[in-house]
Amino acid sequence: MLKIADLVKRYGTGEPVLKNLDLTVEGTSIVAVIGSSGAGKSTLLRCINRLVEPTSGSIELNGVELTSLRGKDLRMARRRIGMVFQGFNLVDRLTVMENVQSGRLGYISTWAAITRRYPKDDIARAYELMERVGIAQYANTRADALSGGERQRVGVVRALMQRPEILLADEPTASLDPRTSEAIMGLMRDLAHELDLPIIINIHNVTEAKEYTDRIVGMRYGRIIFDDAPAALDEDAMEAIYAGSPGADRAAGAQAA
Ligand SMILES: Nc1ncnc2c1ncn2[C@@H]1O[C@H](COP(=O)(O)OP(=O)(O)OP(=O)(O)O)[C@@H](O)[C@H]1O
Repeated sequence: MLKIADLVKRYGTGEPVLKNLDLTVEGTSIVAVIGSSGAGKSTLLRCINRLVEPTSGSIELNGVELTSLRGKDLRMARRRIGMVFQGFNLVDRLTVMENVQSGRLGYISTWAAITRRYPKDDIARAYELMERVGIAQYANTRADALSGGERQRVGVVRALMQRPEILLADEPTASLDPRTSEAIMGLMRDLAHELDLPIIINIHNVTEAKEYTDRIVGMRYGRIIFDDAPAALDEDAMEAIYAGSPGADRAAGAQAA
């Protein structure tokens, strides 16, 4: 369980970007975080894996307080948090298998990684996951030869190789065409349920958020102002989340699509 309580993030001396935010994600659920540009969605995700230092408050993952961890303890905790990125963050000149195995860095010795002598179990697990997401045939192909959708599947498998306790996805479909985007969202939803894995997705496309997630968290000016099932995201809720903001047109466009 992820339990965030009273989380505040202030960059420098400015206004807080996250304002006393509370959020609990339990069990197997895929949660979309929506909101206009600047609402604080990325900051929230980055506070969870400590890419951004929270100013105050608590973030607990399965009983471990993450905000106070340093050094080795922080590195260990980060392994338990998988990340999927908008730009995939693959190493282009490496093969799919090598990229996927980089999810095990920190678990295996540096020597094993450099010489690509991956443990048998890791290879078996990689094939299992690559088969599951439909990229096993590309195991020995360079990452830069793949399409966007295939590259994001590599990104997902790499994150799953960590055997994470939670998966955070920061606009994972924003660089993809609509059909591929839907396929990746469907895949993540299915994986959340199959692997018993909570997933938090920062997403601009409200239509996809409604279709592929179990719960929608709407942010505005650093606060959560909506937290409910997708079906409850009606026009009033959309207005409250987006009215008058630069994200309004984009979200409305996505809804109409
Ligand atoms: N490193 C930083 N230093 C200073 N201010 C920052 C930094 N990162 C983000 N901010 C500010 O914090 C606020 C929230 O940004 P954040 O990226 O979390 O919003 P967001 O909801 O993810 O937006 P978007 O949808 O555009 O990605 C914005 O006003 C942004 O300018």
